[in-house]
Amino acid sequence: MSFDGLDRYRGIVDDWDAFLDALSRPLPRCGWVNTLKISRQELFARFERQGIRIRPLEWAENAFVFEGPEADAPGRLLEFYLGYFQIQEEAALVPAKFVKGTQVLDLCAAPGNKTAQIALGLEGRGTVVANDRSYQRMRAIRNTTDRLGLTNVVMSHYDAANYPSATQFDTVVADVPCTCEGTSRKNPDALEPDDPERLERLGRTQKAILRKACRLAKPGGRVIYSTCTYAVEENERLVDEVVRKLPFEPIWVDCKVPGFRSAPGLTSHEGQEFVAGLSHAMRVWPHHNDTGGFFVAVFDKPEEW
Ligand SMILES: C[S@@+](CC[C@H](N)C(=O)[O-])C[C@H]1O[C@@H](n2cnc3c(N)ncnc32)[C@H](O)[C@@H]1O
Repeated sequence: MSFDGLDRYRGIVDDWDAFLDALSRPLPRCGWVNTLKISRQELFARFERQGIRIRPLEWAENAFVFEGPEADAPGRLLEFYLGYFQIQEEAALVPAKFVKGTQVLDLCAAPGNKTAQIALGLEGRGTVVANDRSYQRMRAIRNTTDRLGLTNVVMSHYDAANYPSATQFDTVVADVPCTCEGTSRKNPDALEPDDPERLERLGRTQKAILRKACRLAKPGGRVIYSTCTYAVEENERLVDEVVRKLPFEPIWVDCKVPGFRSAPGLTSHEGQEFVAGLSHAMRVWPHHNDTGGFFVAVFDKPEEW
């Protein structure tokens, strides 16, 4: 696999050799226990009886990594069909940690992994509105929530940038479409160069979605922006551009998660200064925790706004 396209990150990765080394290895497969249907102890005991080796994750409650051959296709296990666990990339578990309140809007929700994780975290209270622009991909959300038995998820089908402003939410999640470079350990095509026009369109979409997320958060509510790419244009530079034009001063939430290694968001790049609050954002490089690449920025809207 060629990593030439990643050269532009040499200046911002903390350990270039470890980064490339991690990218050359297959991605470990991670899952979490659906405690609505089975306890962690019972599921782990079922796995043990069948010789399925897993390693519980210290930092994320009820999450685990497959260590044996099942890692190739955990979705074929009976326990998956029974809704006893959900498969989700380890780094992608982070945004749900920052959800607050019980009314949550997930603007770009398909296939529904973060929606499901958030809905379970609400313990049956509240509502997660799972929105996606792709009708086709929305079916995957319904399959996931049905299989897991989640009853606090409703779905909507809008372009997130034009989401109706009638209701505001405690937390709005903008897990935007991106170039997905950080998923290359699972999907090597993610490192193929993108056509500049598509990148431009993508940037416009990401900005419009983040702006809308800021409008849809209640006063005192929270916005969570995430991508699975390393690209500064889709991460810090984009967030910087949007927050500078907000009619309120964002209250930044520190994204460090105990037990999960990460780097702070960049506050400058190639001579451009970004808002200082971005140091509270989180960059996850694949060698940090043997995961994919990820970016999360979280901020609150002031109460009086
Ligand atoms: C990164 S994926 C979301 C993954 C999902 N949050 C999860 O954890 O399973 C991005 C999603 O954004 C959707 N999308 C792209 N453009 C959109 C738009 N303008 N409005 C709403 N959804 C959009 C895509 O269909 C895709 O499902």
